[in-house]
Amino acid sequence: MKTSAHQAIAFIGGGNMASAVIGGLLRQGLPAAQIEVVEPFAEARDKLKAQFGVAAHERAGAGLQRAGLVVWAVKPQTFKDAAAQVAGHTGQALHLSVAAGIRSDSIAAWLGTQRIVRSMPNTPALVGKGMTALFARPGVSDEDKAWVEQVIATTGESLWVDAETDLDAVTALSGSGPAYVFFFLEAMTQAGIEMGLSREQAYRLATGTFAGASELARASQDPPEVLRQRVTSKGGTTYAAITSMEQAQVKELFIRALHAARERAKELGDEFGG
Ligand SMILES: NC(=O)C1=CN([C@@H]2O[C@H](COP(=O)(O)OP(=O)(O)OC[C@H]3O[C@@H](n4cnc5c(N)ncnc54)[C@H](O)[C@@H]3O)[C@@H](O)[C@H]2O)C=CC1
Ligand SMILES: O=C(O)[C@@H]1CCC=N1
Repeated sequence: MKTSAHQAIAFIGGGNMASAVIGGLLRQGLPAAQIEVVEPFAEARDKLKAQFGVAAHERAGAGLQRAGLVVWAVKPQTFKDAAAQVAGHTGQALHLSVAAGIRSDSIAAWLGTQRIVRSMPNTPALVGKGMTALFARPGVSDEDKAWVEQVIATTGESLWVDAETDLDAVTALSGSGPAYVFFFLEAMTQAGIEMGLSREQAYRLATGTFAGASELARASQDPPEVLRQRVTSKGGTTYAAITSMEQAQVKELFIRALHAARERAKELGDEFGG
């Protein structure tokens, strides 16, 4: 990654998402000495030190002053408390939140700055295949936006949304999305086992099918329903399976599930953003 005057990066919260971003930054050549983490749990701190060789502190201290970017990777429920502990310790940093639901208005009020980008990543970031949506508060400079893009690029792809409320939809779709894929993987693997395959065989076939179908969809100009039709021979096996799913209204239920996730994202903002 390119050198930059404000390259030191601090993470508030050192769990799953922080680890995904830290891993990406180190893979791209950011020195571990340029990263520090505030993480209250000793076990999590030990893991960060062992896995990444980064400094991890129990609480915010003077070291945070040198961070040009502060990444907020705490749970929505703990953001406000964490902000109260950290606010006085950061300098004129740019702030990047990955928390679901918590609105930038709340973050701005807690931190006393407008220099905030909100994001919604997902866990494939751990293997450099993340999808992240970004929203910048008015007043965030193009330079800051470019810096955030550069940081997030170490974990996969990103796109900007213009309306902050769209982040709730993004959370429901791609933030939570890997869990839906894993849910289908569980079901396909179980079905394979029930039909006589070994767990290993079934899981390998299921994961390879997801990866291959996703690649095909991305490479193709055709919409997914056309790709699906190409698999569905008349009177064949796919037809039997899709008919069974249509009768059970699987698609409608699935869409409803995403609406529930979006509602929950809104609620998180209301409950924990005050
Ligand atoms: N896990 C996922 O798939 C995704 C999570 N997110 C968001 O990322 C955020 C973090 O989620 P995860 O990394 O999964 O959670 P996590 O539980 O793995 O990590 C959160 C960390 O924050 C630490 N923490 C608690 N209080 C703190 C404080 N006062 N100061 C500093 N650190 C504190 C916890 O000890 C924990 O290690 C959440 O807001 C979530 O909405 C966003 C996209 C995807
Ligand atoms: O379930 C959650 O609330 C977080 C946000 C997106 C994925 N995990």
